[in-house]
Amino acid sequence: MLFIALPLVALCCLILFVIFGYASYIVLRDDLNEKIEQTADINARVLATPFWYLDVDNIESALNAMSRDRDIVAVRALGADGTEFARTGASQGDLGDTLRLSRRVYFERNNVRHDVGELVIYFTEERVRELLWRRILIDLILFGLLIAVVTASLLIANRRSIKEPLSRLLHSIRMTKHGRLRRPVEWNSVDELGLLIREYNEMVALQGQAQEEAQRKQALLEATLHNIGQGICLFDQDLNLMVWNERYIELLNLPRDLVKEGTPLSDILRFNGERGEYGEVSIPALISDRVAIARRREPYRMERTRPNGRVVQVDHNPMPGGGYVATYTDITERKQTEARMRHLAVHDVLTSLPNRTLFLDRLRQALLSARRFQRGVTVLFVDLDRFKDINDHFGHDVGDLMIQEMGQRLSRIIRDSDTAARLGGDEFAIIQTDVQNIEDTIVLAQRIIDELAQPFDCRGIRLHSTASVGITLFPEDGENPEQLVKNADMAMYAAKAEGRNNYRFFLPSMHERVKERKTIEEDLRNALEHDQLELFYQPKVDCLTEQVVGAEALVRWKHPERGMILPGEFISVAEECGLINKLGAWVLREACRQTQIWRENGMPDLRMAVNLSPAQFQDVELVRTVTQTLETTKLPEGTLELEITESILMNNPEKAVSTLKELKKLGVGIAIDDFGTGYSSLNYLKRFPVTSIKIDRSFVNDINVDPDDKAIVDAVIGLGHSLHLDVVAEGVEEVEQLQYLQNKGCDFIQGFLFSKPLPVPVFEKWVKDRNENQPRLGNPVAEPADSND
Ligand SMILES: Nc1nc2c(ncn2[C@@H]2O[C@H](COP(=O)(O)O[C@H]3[C@@H](O)[C@H](n4cnc5c(=O)[nH]c(N)nc54)O[C@@H]3COP(=O)(O)O)[C@@H](O)[C@H]2O)c(=O)[nH]1
Repeated sequence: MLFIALPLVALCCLILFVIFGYASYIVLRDDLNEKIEQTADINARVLATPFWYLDVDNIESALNAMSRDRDIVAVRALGADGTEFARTGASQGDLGDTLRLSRRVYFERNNVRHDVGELVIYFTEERVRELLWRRILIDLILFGLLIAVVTASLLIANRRSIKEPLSRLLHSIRMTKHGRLRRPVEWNSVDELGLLIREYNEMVALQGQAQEEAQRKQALLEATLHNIGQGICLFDQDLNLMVWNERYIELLNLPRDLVKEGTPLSDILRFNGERGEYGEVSIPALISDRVAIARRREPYRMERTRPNGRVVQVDHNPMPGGGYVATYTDITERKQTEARMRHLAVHDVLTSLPNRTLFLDRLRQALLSARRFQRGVTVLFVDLDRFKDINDHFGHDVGDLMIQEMGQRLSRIIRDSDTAARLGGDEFAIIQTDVQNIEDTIVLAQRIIDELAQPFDCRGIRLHSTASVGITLFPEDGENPEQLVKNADMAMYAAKAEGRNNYRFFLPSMHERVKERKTIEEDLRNALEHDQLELFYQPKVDCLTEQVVGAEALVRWKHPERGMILPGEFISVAEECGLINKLGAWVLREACRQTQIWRENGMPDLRMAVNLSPAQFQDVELVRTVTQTLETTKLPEGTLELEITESILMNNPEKAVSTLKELKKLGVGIAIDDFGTGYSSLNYLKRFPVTSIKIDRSFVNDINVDPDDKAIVDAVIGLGHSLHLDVVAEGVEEVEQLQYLQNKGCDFIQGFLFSKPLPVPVFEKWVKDRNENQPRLGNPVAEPADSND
């Protein structure tokens, strides 16, 4: 643009210059003419007189004066007749291209004008031309300068107002083209260029926003693509790889140089085939197969187990224009969870043994095959004795360990073809298949009992337990799995009821007994609520003086329909169904309350013994219950005695010692009940803070007929005394027994010889009568104890 503008400007300047030049020439020439004419006019008037008088000197001096003008070349004074009478300046021959101006000279006299001659001036335009050239030169210089200034101004203006914004615009366009510019072009002129740049900036801004939005979406897409847990790849219509994410590479463990844009599907399939990803297959066949599937344009899903064990689910989804998107999901954990869920659905979590569902299923299978092959099948229902006590006392963690150990032991002793299952709690069941004769089952039942009688070591706690086993035979005791299990359960209950730690074969009569037991359980719950329990008191007498020193509280159940029920019938039910603590707390409260009444009413020294069942002893609330009972009944220290069995102590000796110590602090005496039937260890008698031992009535019974029993009784009395414990003989029914015990120095006696357990009013009357009237029953004169007898 500048290249066009500049010559135009120069041409314009030249034209102007010519015009100005010509005008200057005209002006200068006119000035010269005017000046010469004035000179001629003035001198024509001045020389009128000299001309008249032909005063040549004056004429010549006037001519000389005129000749001094640089523009005048020569001056001639001519007479009226045209003769020259004076002349100055150049000669005629040198006048050349000079200009000529003449004036007639008139002399006026008496108002008559006389033509007296002519004044001729020869002048030159040389100075005019000189001046003109000088001016032209100056003008040229000025025009040159002007053009330079104008050009420079134009250049600067061009640069500032056109080139600069245009170059910025151009830069911006190039950068924008390459997608690098985000800033607007800085130009604020108010001309069209400014408007253009503003429009451009707005366009770039809008484009930038759109680009940023697109980039943001792209970034989000990429972030999504690379961060999703699934591997993704996209193959175009020619089945060449176009898009993929990191997870795709990781999940399938593909080399990076293989996973690049344009890699054909067949290459990837070949690579996978060669590294054994699809197992032992023909690779060309596999490739053509997979490629055919990919071209089929139908979605499909497959699961692939990789050589590293991971399971990958592959989903192919065809794209509208051809090609497909495949997603790869690692479903290993899901598969494992499903497998675990399937396992858990039919296995017990704690022991990993089959649960009831799987057990019944296997039993069904076993029965089918037993029917077909005429083989014997037995079901053994196994339950730990007093497991509930252990659980209550040591907590569920220990109970769980015991159950786990029990499961392991049972699994160990059965054959591979048999099944051991946990049906719930401490209930296990075993399917014994291919039973040839009943002996096989007896051997297994006894092995179970022996195995479970071994101490359990649970977190350093040594626990002793036993098991009861109920057995059913197929098809005699049940045609279907449910029946066989139910009857085996019943047989197990019978084993428990008959003393535990043994096995029982199912008998149809057991149905009645179990039903009865269930009825007792339901009625017992009612009994506690409806005040149907009552305490009987069996007196305890001093062995020598035969005076009443205390009593043992024994519970009775006044059943509204069945009459009086003895504890032997319902205590074990209460223990099994968890009612024993409630029942025991009531007995304790009632016995203490009654004792305090008696102590305040004529029996001030009466002591009271209360039985504690194992579950009560293991109850963490025991000490608190005893403390509260003593407080509310105001029973003084040394009055209450709690009777516990040896087995209670041996389950957890450490815990027993601490409980007993706490009870002792309350002033409560501890009697070991049924002494001699259990461990009868000197060691625990030494360790446990007990106050008395009660010789079991089975020894007392035959004291005078069985030398063994006699020996045991003697030993127990000796043992007790050597440890400074009171010795109580229970079950004394005969005078001879009493006399023997008196002779042996036994301290206290309990038994039907003196009295059966009595209800309150009868007990009161009995004590009154005894103290007032009754004669001594034993030796007339008490002999000192003879330890050598
Ligand atoms: N945990 C609790 N156990 C209790 C409670 N009340 C009783 N029992 C226990 O029930 C078992 C049976 O008791 P019971 O039927 O009352 O029998 C007692 C006596 O009647 C009986 N006995 C006493 N002297 C004789 C006798 O000379 N001959 C004979 N054949 N029986 C006799 O012995 C039972 C008391 O025994 P013991 O407790 O060992 O002193 C029994 O095991 C009770 O412990 C209770 O409240 N809680």
